[in-house]
Parts: sequence; structure tokens; C-alpha cells
Amino acid sequence: MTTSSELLDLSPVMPVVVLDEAEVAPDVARALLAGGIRTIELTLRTPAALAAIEKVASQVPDIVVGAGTVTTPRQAADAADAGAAFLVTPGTTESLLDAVTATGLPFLPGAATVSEAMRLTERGLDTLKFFPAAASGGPAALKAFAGPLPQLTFCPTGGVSVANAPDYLALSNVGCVGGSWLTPGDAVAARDFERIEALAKECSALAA
Ligand SMILES: O=C(O)C(=O)C[C@H](O)[C@H](O)COP(=O)(O)O
Repeated sequence: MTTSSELLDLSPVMPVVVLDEAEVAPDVARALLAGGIRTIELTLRTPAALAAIEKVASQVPDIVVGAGTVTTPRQAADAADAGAAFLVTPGTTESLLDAVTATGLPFLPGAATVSEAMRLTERGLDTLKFFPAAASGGPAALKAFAGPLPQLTFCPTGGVSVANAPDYLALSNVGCVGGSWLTPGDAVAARDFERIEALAKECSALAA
């Protein structure tokens, strides 16, 4: 996997995962894989995140592990050092873009408006995260983006569910959707990997 566009082709849903304990990360990744999901975005929202990325990268080589919630240049470098294979940012600033580009990793920069998407196009980028998707207009907004900006492909995230994912996935400019519902906090805390696998199966059956 060398490009962000290939990243979106791996699974119809990119799990957005928040972990409080790094130890559980490999089993969460294995449950997702068993359910047919081939990517995992571990968000840098918790102190455990970088260690979790390291563990998945070294122990579960069949899943493509990335870092999400990358909001500072330092986090971009730290995630790359931890072994992240891709980076995801909720929004973009010039310094953050410089830092994620410097890692050499594929990345999904966040945009919520046409102007933000156009600025990223000026930087040579064509594969973006649309965040917060539901609050920014949902599928109707993305469908409208495709008129003036048909060259862009999005991963909408934020308020996406198994129920509304098909509405996004049916659009010409959506490669996959992202969401946290595959790995509910209570399922992770209870080590209920069967539930995570079942949620992953439901997602991998969605048509991309
Ligand atoms: O953490 C980030 O980098 C984000 O940009 C936000 C997450 O992708 C969304 O918060 C997930 O949204 P839900 O699936 O609605 O829980």
C-alpha cells in the first residue's frame, strides 16, 4: 500500500479506534481482520495510542495500521516512528500538512468545505477525509462537491453508521467511510472480540 487512494480501496469501512490500553490493540486488530476489515486507524486521543500502533504494526502484520487524530507536527513524526503506515488528520493547517508530507507516508487530510478541499488540491492532494461528515451536510454535501471537484475522493467520517454508510458509499467520490462504531468502548473494555468481529463482518459486507 503506497498511496492514500489504495488505502481507501482496502475496506468499505475504516475503523476509527480509541484505546485506553495498548495491550488490547493486537486483539482488536485481529478481531477486525477476522471480520474482513483490513485497516485500523488508532486515534492519538489517548496516551496509549502510540504504543498501541507499535504493537499492532509488529504483531498483526496483515492489517494496515494508521494513526488518526493527528493534529500537530510532532504527532505526525511520533506516529511515523511508532510504525504507522498512514496518517489521518481531522482538519489541516499548513504546518501540519508539511509535517505529514515529510513522513513520506500516505495520509488523509481532513476537509469540511469546498474551499478547504480546493486548498488541498493546490497542494497536489486528491484523497481527503470529509470531517465532520454528518454535521457538514452528509451525502448531499459530498454529492455536490463532485460537481466542481470530480477529481477528489473522500473518506467521510463523523456521524457515519452502518445504517447511513450505504448512502455515502453509493457516491462516485467516496472510497470508503470511517467510523468508531465497529469498536465500541464497552466491547473493548469487556474484551468482547466476538462482538467486534461481528460488527466488522457487517461492515465488510457493505458494497464499496
Ligand atoms: O479523531 C479524529 O481524527 C477525527 O477526526 C474524528 C473521528 O474520525 C470521528 O470522531 C469518528 O466519528 P464517529 O464515528 O462519529 O465517532
